[in-house]
Amino acid sequence: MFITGLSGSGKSTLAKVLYVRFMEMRARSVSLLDGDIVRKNLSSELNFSRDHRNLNVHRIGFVASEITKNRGIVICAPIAPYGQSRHTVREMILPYGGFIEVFMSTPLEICEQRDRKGIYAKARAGIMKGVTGIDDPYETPQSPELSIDTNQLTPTEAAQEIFLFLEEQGYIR
Ligand SMILES: Nc1ncnc2c1ncn2[C@@H]1O[C@H](COP(=O)(O)OS(=O)(=O)O)[C@@H](OP(=O)(O)O)[C@H]1O
Ligand SMILES: Nc1ncnc2c1ncn2[C@@H]1O[C@H](COP(=O)(O)OP(=O)(O)O)[C@@H](O)[C@H]1O
Repeated sequence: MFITGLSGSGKSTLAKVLYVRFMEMRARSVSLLDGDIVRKNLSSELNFSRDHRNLNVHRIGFVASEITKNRGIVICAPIAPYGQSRHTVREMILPYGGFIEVFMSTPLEICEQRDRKGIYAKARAGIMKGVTGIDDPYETPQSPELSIDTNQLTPTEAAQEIFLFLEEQGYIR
């Protein structure tokens, strides 16, 4: 499961709800590669340039592919702003298992209102450069398996929609 979207779009919140629900199923091991956690533990030397973002996402893809190879469930939740790198991750996973891209389509203005980390305010004030959605690109996914707008759905409803999809596709019973 690869959750992509702007900062504040609800990636971590959804990822955590899914993580708990998968754990409760007690069927397979469950791993969570949240953007912040990966940045701290795996990509601490990287910045937010295009090359470094792509390298960060590639590392996530590699770890996720190893987990998938070993029959684990893995939930990834980086911004992953570039379509090409998301596609690369898809190609890395598919030989070993299913790949589900979830696009958090929460509008930028809502993410900006939330601004839990204050990055949008800093970007608007010109204090911070290269913030995704403001002066750095976010390439909207063209054919994600699912789109979730957290302005319309609570975290529980969003998770429910994903589990319905997994049932329909035969991933879970
Ligand atoms: N310039 C810039 N642009 C966007 N975001 C920034 C930036 N600098 C720091 N942050 C904070 O870093 C979090 C995103 O890191 P990611 O590793 O998920 O990004 S990426 O996939 O490598 O593009 C992201 O956290 P989330 O809010 O959890 O998405 C931001 O709070
Ligand atoms: N479905 C939702 N409905 C309402 N608010 C949400 C929802 N999901 C997340 N939020 C709120 O939005 C903010 C950002 O969520 P977060 O999961 O940290 O986003 P991201 O990981 O994409 O940066 C948090 O304050 C969170 O409580």
